[in-house]
Order: sequence, then structure tokens, then C-alpha cells
Amino acid sequence: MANKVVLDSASLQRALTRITYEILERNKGGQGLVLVGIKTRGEYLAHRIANRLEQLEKETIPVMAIDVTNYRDDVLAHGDHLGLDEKDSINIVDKNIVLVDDVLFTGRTIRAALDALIHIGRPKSISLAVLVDRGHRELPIRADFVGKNIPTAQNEKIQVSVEEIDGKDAVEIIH
Ligand SMILES: O=P(O)(O)OC[C@H]1O[C@H](OP(=O)(O)OP(=O)(O)O)[C@H](O)[C@@H]1O
Ligand SMILES: O=c1cc[nH]c(=O)[nH]1
Repeated sequence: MANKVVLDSASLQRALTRITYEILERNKGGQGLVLVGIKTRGEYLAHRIANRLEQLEKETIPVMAIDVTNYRDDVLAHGDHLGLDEKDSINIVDKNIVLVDDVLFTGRTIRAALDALIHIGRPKSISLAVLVDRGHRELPIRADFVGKNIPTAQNEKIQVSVEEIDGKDAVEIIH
């Protein structure tokens, strides 16, 4: 299997910066924004975008991380174990939520995240930011903010690495 780097560290950071400005433009500032990162790597990307938003807007942007495993349509364990970490839970009612994930593929993770969010409150709006959109959607889901569109074959894989846990920033395509 060969890896091809499609975003190096500098390009990945530029993509996050562009997403940050687009979020600000769309939201007309940072007011009422809450960033929700989907574990695993979406959490780190959400914190990075929030840090940039805070630098630009000089206000605190809440960040929450969610693990959507138990909301997936291929997991039967609905009910008791909702997979939301109460201590991470932030008031999302009437907020403008930006969901953040590293890769958008079939859209099933995002569908699960929407279920998880709506379980804990009724936001004013939910939009979606992804570092990579690789196509192959199986549900009517699209991203509002995209770092890079990378057309892929079904059998390829996009591997996102983040400095915080992988020791480097990169997006690679694995053939
Ligand atoms: O659009 P989809 O088909 O749902 O695919 C995208 C999801 O797949 C990956 O998560 P993965 O399940 O590999 O978990 P991880 O983030 O913890 O590695 C990726 O981080 C996205 O969350
Ligand atoms: O290629 C893919 C598909 C889903 N999730 C990933 O992280 N990469």
C-alpha cells in the first residue's frame, strides 16, 4: 500500500484558517457559536479552529467533543448508553453549532452526530465543517465548510494525522 500526501502541515493549517474565516463570515462574528468536534480527530480540529476564532474575535468560543459511536445506525445499543460525556456537555440550546470532523465520506457519522446533538438540546442552527470531503455520500448530507475536496475511489482511504496525537499534521491518501 502506498501513501500519497495530499495536504502537508502548512496546507492543512491554511485550510483550517480559511474555514475559520468562512465560519466568521457566515455567522457574522463569533457570537452564539459553539464548536462540536467529533472524536477522534475532529475534536482536535475543533479546538484549533476555536483558538483561531478567539484570537480574531477576542471572545471565548465554547468547544465540546462528542463520541457518536452509540448513535450510529450500525450500533444497536441505543437507550442507556448514549455516549455523551456529561462533563463535556455545554449548553447548545439556541446556539449556532458548527460540527467539526476530519473526513466526510458516507455521511453516516454526521447523521449520528445530528441525533446525538438533538438529544441534548435544540440549537438555533447546525452547520458542518470538514477538513476533507472525499465524496461517496450515502445520505443527503453536505458540508458548509470544506478544507479540501479530494475525489477518491471507494477502496481508497483518507488518513488524517494531527500533531496532538499522531505527531504530525498531514492528509494522506492510501491506495
Ligand atoms: O462519513 P463516514 O462514512 O461516516 O466517515 C467519516 C468518519 O470516519 C472516520 O471516523 P472513524 O470511524 O474512522 O473513527 P475515528 O475518527 O475515531 O478514527 C472519520 O473520522 C469520520 O468521522
Ligand atoms: O477514507 C476514510 C473514510 C472514512 N474515514 C476516514 O477517516 N477515512
